Amino acid sequence: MTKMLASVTGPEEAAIALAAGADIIDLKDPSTGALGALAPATIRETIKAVAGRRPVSAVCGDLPMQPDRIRSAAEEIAETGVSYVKVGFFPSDQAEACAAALAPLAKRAKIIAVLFADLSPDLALIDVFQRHGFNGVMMDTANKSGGRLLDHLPPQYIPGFINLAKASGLMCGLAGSLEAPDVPRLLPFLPDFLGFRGALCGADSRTGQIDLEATRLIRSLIPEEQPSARDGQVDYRLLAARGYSPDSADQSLKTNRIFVRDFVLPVEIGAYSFEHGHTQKVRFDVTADVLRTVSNPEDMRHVLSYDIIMDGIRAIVASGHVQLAEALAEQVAAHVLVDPRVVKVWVRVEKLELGAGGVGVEIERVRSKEQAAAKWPSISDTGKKGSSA
Ligand SMILES: O=C[C@H](O)COP(=O)(O)O
Repeated sequence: MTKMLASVTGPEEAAIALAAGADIIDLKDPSTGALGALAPATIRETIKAVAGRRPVSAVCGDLPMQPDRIRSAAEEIAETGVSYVKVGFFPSDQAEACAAALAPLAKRAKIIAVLFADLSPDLALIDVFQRHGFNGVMMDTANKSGGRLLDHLPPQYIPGFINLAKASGLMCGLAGSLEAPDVPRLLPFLPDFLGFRGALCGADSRTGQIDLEATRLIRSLIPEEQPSARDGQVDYRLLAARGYSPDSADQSLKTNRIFVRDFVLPVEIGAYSFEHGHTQKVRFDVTADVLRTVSNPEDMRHVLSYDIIMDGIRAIVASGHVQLAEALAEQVAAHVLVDPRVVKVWVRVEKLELGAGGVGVEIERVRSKEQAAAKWPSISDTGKKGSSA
């Protein structure tokens, strides 16, 4: 299950994050940078207040990539007794040397390397982190006013990062000015955790104080280990992850029809040899009948986002050459049907460069038991080309 990491500034905010149900209490000073460090005394005080109810992580600061400096800062943070020490890896020819300098500490402390999607991250470092005994790696953003994670690392590239981290046995996380609508888009990629600061501060900026209601909203978007009885509502994402169908949905609410129209992407597609080695424009039209689970939808928990359809198409397309429009349409339909609220889907795939108009296929599929049992992250195994932002 994906966990929720909440970045807080000390014991007071940690209490709010705990009350909202955050899984990891992350300590940082957002007023001094993306990974602004807090004083060791504040970290100790927070660990004491959290009292083992949740793991606590802390950052070492936005430090220059100097091996000795990084090592001593990480050692100082580790000495406070945190569960995880987060270390930022900014672009530098010293990055590998910094990772090597942390190897002795990694034998006695859990180190999480932080890469930055807006600074052309070097994914080859993931292997280096693994070799030096790190515990995890996360993708964040450095410039907090420069866009969200998905602006810098589009959905089709997320599997590239996550698959590399998981193949190296590293825990992996995603963060970077994430907002509520980003959560259902990122969950299908199965990150080990999603990290938040700005979104927890409600109307305030990320340097303000975290807000209980805003933190609860984010928490409610991430399925918890136990089925959420909160609000008396069924947690369909959790059910999906476990392969159940929403038999308990109130059928009287009927369905909504959501759609994505005229979504055109360059795609490597075709059975002819002249169609290999380059892309051609393909238009996707997708319509889905989605069970309504509440009569008054209020937030992202209550809807199937059309972003998830577009993200899925992007990830499927990024996974490589496909011979047939029919095969592409089936993959898209299967992806949409993974959400158990979807009862029927229509997919049209049109190759736009082979004739006067479009040529292609339109299919209609209903959710079968097999699709209901399919794992939620249907797009986590695709996007093999995605290696950098
Ligand atoms: O570790 C996660 C970060 O604190 C995320 O901060 P942000 O949501 O303001 O980018």
